[in-house]
Amino acid sequence: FLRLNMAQSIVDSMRTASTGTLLVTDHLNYWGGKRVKPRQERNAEPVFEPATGRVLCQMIPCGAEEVDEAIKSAHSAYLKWSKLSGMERARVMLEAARIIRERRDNIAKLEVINNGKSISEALVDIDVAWQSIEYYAGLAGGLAGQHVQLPGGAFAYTRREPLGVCVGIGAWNYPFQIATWKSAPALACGNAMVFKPSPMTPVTAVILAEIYKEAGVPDGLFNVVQGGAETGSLLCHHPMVAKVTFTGSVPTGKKVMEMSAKGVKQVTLELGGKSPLIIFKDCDFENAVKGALMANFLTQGQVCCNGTRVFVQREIMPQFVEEVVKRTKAIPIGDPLLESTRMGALISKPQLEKVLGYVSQAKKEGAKVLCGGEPYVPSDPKLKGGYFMTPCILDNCRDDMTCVKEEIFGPVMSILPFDTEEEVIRRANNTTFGLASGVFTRDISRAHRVAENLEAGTCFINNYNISPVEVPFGGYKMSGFGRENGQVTLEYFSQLKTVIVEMGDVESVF
Ligand SMILES: NC(=O)c1ccc[n+]([C@@H]2O[C@H](COP(=O)([O-])OP(=O)(O)OC[C@H]3O[C@@H](n4cnc5c(N)ncnc54)[C@H](O)[C@@H]3O)[C@@H](O)[C@H]2O)c1
Ligand SMILES: C[N+](C)(C)CCCC=O
Repeated sequence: FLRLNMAQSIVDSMRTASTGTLLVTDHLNYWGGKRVKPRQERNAEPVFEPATGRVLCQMIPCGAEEVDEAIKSAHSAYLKWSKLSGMERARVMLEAARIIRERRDNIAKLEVINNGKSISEALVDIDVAWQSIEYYAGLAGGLAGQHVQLPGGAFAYTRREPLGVCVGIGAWNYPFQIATWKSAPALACGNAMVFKPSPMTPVTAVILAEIYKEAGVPDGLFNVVQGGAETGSLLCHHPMVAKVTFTGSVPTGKKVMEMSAKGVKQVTLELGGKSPLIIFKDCDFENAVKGALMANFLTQGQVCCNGTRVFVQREIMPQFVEEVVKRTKAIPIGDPLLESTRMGALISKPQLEKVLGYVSQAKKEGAKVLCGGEPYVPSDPKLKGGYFMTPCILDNCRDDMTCVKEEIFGPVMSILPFDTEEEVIRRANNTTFGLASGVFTRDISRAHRVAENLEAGTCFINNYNISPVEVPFGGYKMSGFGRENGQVTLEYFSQLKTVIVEMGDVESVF
């Protein structure tokens, strides 16, 4: 095994790493500008490499004292960082983006080993990560208030000020990217952050912390505490925390909101989804098929905004089904570090079992499995213990089936026929979720009409699951509130102060 002591440069360490060879032994907590030894080693939990089922490292959750130290470290960095001008902050952030770009291949490799997604996808994730930092660096210098004239020569101005210490809590499907989507706008606005990655993917957030430090942020500006629900709860309750930005499931999101409400902390919730993708008969057929695959099978289907309810207009149903099944069967599954692989391993054994359970339940409720939905054992002996499955397409689906109503978070597409625009919009909106949606049609008026009527934070027209950092991303309904990416996110990481200036005498009523 390659024992990776991450205090070495990851560039050197990752060069020789391959699937099944890495052991991460260095500390995974980071505050005060350095890695911190965990205090409660007896609580260690094994973290598995999804492609092999082998133990990759131990995740040791932080307790109250450690959380407190990390938050105090963040607060002292905040006092320095928030006094810099936007342009000064931007310079440091651009350097962080440059370092990520330079080490892209190795960070992506580490992400693959921890998460199980294919290297072709992880490289895109890392690109999106540095783009996010670059984008918010570009906006940092433009943070400004307003000047307002008042009677008698008096005037007021507003200042856009940071919030203070922000907590980021992440999910396991985009570990590095989530850490940057949260930290980039937070840091651009002058805040500090304590980030808790998912306990299943603890290794890449700490690389981000090291890169920020190397780029020149003050010690403590971006910190990483490891842990699960208990550590997350300590973060949400801490009195020195001004805001919690959370990515995860709806049930956990509700708890985070409840805990944050006790301290009247601001909250951003990026939660789950069960998004509709609507394919009209006048679509560009080739693009619609590609779109349906993109909407369902990235990251082994473990994507919050996936368009898993694929509504297909009845007239084109037979040819759509034939083509989408043919291409799904051809998806290369296997070693996620191989360039040719397009589907890697699911995150964990329980997640694999849960997804396969949804397929069994779908069959019981009358769905027809057109392909996949089975555990998959690659021929490479080192992958025998990995959490692989074949991507699945379900036909004969009805809107009241469990597979159509619940977020499966695995590679399972449900196909549903429809006849009219009015009908499909009603059915598409018949969900408590509202993260994303998509429509394929050549009719430009119909495309915009459908986009207007779908109850979701994003509507993709004639594409699916692209994520430019310049545009806001977030949910309607129970998929959450607040936004990530785009200019508007600066408002979620800052607050407005109004300053009123009198130029004459005080007119007192007393
Ligand atoms: N909308 C988005 O941007 C987005 C992106 C990725 C994933 N997701 C959603 O995330 C879910 C999958 O991720 P997951 O399984 O990691 O979700 P999860 O809700 O189980 O966990 C998310 C995070 O919350 C932490 N956590 C758990 N209990 C907590 C508590 N009581 N207090 C504070 N923190 C707590 C976890 O340790 C983890 O870091 C799916 O529902 C998916 O749709 C949403
Ligand atoms: C980058 N994607 C594909 C838009 C996913 C964003 C995060 C959702 O899980």
